[in-house]
Amino acid sequence: MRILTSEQMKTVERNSLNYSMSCERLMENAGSAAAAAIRRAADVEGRYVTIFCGRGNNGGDGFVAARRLSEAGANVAVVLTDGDPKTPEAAEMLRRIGVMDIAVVGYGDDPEYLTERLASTDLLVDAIYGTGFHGELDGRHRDVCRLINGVGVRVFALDIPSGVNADTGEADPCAVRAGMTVVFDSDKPATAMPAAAEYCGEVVVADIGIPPEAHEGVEPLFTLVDRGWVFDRLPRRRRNTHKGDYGKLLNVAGSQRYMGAAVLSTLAAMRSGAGYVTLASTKEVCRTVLPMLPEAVLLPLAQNPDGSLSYKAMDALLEAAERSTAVLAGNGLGTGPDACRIVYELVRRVSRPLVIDADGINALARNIDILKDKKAEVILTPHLMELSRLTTLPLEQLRPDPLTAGKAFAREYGVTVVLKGAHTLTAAPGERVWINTTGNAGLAKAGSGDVLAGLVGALAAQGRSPEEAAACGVWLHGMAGDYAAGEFSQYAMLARDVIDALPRVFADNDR
Ligand SMILES: NC(=O)C1=CN([C@@H]2O[C@H](COP(=O)(O)OP(=O)(O)OC[C@H]3O[C@@H](n4cnc5c(N)ncnc54)[C@H](O)[C@@H]3O)[C@@H](O)[C@H]2O)[C@H](O)CC1
Ligand SMILES: [K+]
Repeated sequence: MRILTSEQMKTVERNSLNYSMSCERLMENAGSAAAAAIRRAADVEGRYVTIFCGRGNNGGDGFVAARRLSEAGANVAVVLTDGDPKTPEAAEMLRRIGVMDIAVVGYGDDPEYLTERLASTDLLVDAIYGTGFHGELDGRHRDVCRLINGVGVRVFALDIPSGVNADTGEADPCAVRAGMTVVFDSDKPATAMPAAAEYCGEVVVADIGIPPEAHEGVEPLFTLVDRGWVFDRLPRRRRNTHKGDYGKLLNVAGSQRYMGAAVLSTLAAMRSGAGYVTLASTKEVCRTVLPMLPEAVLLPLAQNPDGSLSYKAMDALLEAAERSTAVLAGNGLGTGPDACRIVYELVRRVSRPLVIDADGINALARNIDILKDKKAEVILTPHLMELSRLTTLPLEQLRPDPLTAGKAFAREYGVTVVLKGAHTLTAAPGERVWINTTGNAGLAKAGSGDVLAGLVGALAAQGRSPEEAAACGVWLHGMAGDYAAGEFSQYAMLARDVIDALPRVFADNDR
């Protein structure tokens, strides 16, 4: 699947003009391809089709689709949501339907006609906004979109449902909810995000005749992470190798209050191929969890009276870190002053890839500039609340669009950020983003993040790049979560069931 941003689509469109393509031809192709896709999905002959068209090129595609559907025997009406087209190509396409038996009305010009028309409409086409949309719908278009969503017939969206930002997936609360979205040439980031299915419905990619050469040099910034992508990147197990060949993960985790986090993250790492996993924690945690982690190396260290790891352990931690191939820090560490100082020192001094989760993220949020002193590659795995602490942006702003803030954070601090949520996105410092396709709401439970952190840490320890460790870890975690939900239900599944499902996920890798 090729995913292109709106900016990249513009580049590809521009490039195609060098290959005897014209904007008008592309619009003709797009509208025709949309009409063909609609005809494959629904019988249009003799049916009433109402097409809502905006002023931009998306509206132009809508005019072409109107002509094609009319030629196919549909009774077509076009509603101009915002007056006359503002691009010459769209204006030309509107002119071409003038000679046909197609009613064209302005939204608001004749409310009675529109009410009657919608009452007899069999299917709707949304050609109001395409990739040019950003921000919020204005009052008028909120009304239009509400009207469309309220008709109760199948809605076909052209390129992207109106009200959805193609690059971020952010959806206006009133955005069009389509049964099918016909995307032109390539998926857009938003149409590839699983959570956007609520707005996009089924997504169909239509070829609009952009020559392959026009895509040259346009490297997709978004990658859909699926089974094939992950299994291609998992570390190979070769004959004549030993445990030292598969990495050593140092897991700095746990405190008296949060022993489970240390157990879950260590177990998940051990189930993910790492040659050695060392749990560095307080003496008490190590003594208690020993029976649960017979395969782990335990590094019992000094503790504070409150049962958290003491800063006195710092030298031992740094030594152990240098003997490792990756370090994971933060799960169940607590948020006291020593825990924070330990995290800062690890960031400043560790030269191995460093995965920071949970309390490690909370520590960073209090002293974010420490990230500028990092010595190694850093992967952060925040959920929305942690992202809010890291960026100091309010939750209400992040919820509809965590990606923009996550990308900006990754860029500013030069770190890989795993944005945990309904569909987890991984953003790397260089603008690239990985969209995950696995997982379910049963993973929204305590302990789940510890499992993910262990997985990502283990893959980093085995030499995967930060973004591959993160994106593969997220997919494996989601897949194991899907198995666990299948067996135990989303209600009853626990984080440990996710770990228990990991062997089956890896066993599916027949390569
Ligand atoms: N790129 C291609 O290869 C092709 C694209 N086609 C179609 O064109 C649209 C993109 O068209 P564009 O004219 O750039 O924008 P839109 O039609 O999506 O938007 C119209 C207009 O609306 C303005 N706008 C944006 N946000 C808002 C807002 N919140 N409120 C009010 N107005 C807003 C914006 O400035 C735009 O000018 C693409 O999706 C395809 O459908 C071609 O036809 C085929 C080739
Ligand atoms: K649209």
